[in-house]
Amino acid sequence: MLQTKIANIKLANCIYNASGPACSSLEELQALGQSAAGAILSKSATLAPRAGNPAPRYVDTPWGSINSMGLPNKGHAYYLAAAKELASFQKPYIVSLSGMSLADNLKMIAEMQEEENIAAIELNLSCPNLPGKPQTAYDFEQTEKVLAAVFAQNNKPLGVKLPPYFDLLHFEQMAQILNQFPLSFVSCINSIGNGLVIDWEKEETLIRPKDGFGGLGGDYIKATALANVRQFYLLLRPEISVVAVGGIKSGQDAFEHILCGAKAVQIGTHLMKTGPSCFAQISAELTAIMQAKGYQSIEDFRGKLKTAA
Ligand SMILES: O=C(O)c1[nH]c(=O)[nH]c(=O)c1I
Repeated sequence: MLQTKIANIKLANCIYNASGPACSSLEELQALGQSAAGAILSKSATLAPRAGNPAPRYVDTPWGSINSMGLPNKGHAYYLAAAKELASFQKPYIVSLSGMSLADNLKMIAEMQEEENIAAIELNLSCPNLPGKPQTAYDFEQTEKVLAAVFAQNNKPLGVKLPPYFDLLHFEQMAQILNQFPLSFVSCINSIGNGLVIDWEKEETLIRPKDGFGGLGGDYIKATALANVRQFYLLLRPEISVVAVGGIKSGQDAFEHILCGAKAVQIGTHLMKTGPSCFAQISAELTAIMQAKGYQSIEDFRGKLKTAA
């Protein structure tokens, strides 16, 4: 009912975790393996381990979350080694990479090539929380340079994690670049960067890094996520799958993203708030909606959003 394919990667369930929340340690990755999630996606890795930004750096709010983690992770070798430990769950294991430089990304990608238990690489071009570093995917020239270098050496299924775009010309410019490369997927969207959430009683910011500026997730970003999924679904070659992430906490939210064209959906903030049982929750709700509407598979309605008459 909920099975799907991202490029030639089969998922028994189109719902899995977003990179970032609850996917940094082997224990967290194993918990995802034991859950109903259709795949396991790691926290974005850098060449060497990183401690990240000072806390408080992640806070849940009534409408979602704000974070400025600063790319804390156990280093790429850890996530490469985890592949063998996770194989027994028999679901695709995808490694997210967010190198501090193009050279680092190329080195990490090269080391991942031989590991057959890594189904795909999700190259993160959109971390908003590294002080002094812009989000790569807001620099179109740099993005093209990175993808050209990556695909000169990569033979594994590879997709990119994109930031939200807000200007129709930007969607077209980005799609024109992405369509030049043998990408397996794009994941839309990363958090909306540099939001600001305030505790008005204490008269201070919720998080500490960057004077309180951080990436927004959850309800705050669902409408923007839907728009980005829809735009890239319409503009990219059909061989490039669109994976939806942003504001999904119910079967209805997942249904809406698939209606916009998503081949799979990722859960971030809601996973942080409710734990890995969220995959069974959202799967059951999505299945119920599909049954009520007479759909047997997600392909029966995927991308078929109509414009109001
Ligand atoms: O601060 C983070 O670690 C972080 N936080 C986000 O919201 N998105 C990202 O891609 C990353 I790498």
